[in-house]
Amino acid sequence: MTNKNIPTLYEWAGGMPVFEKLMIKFYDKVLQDELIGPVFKHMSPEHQRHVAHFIAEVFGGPKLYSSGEGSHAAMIMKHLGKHLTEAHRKRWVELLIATADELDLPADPEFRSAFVAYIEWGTRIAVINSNETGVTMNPDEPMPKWGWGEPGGPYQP
Ligand code: HEM
Repeated sequence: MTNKNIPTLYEWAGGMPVFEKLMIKFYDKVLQDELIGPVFKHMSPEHQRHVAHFIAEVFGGPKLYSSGEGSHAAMIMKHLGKHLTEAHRKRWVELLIATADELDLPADPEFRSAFVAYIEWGTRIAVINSNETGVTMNPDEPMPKWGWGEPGGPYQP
């Protein structure tokens, strides 16, 4: 915890098993989807785990992605030239939120506000980068960090 009184988004969500389950179930849906399934048909067998570790790290979890699996720059590179559209992005977001609901991720306003804000931000960046063929990026660019945003902390009844 960065602040003793305020859990990270990672902790509030329930830790790594929650992120891993979320991504396994999410990509099951993605692969069956007629619009975005084909985009992922060549994805690596580690894809789900890597995306889980990436998002968990952004949300304040352990540095599993950046310490062995990739980096922020490597993640950006994976999207280059994929020519994603707004329709792809919207479906990706819709399926991820549906999966979060099915798996009972925290549904409080504060958590979902932060979660959706990150997903909107990250997916819009993915679409922009996917329509580039090369980006000049510092290979040591730090991983993004996401916090609670304007609500400032978890829901308190
Ligand atoms: C918050 C948003 C996103 C994050 C954090 C994210 C994260 C990642 C990461 C970490 C990888 C590399 C996986 C690995 O190392 O195996 C990756 C690859 C990829 N992502 Fe994303 N992504 C996002 C949005 C999207 C969207 C909206 C799409 C398309 C609708 C997309 C399509 C892809 C594809 C096609 C790959 C390459 C898969 C492969 O061939 O192995 N991503 N993404």
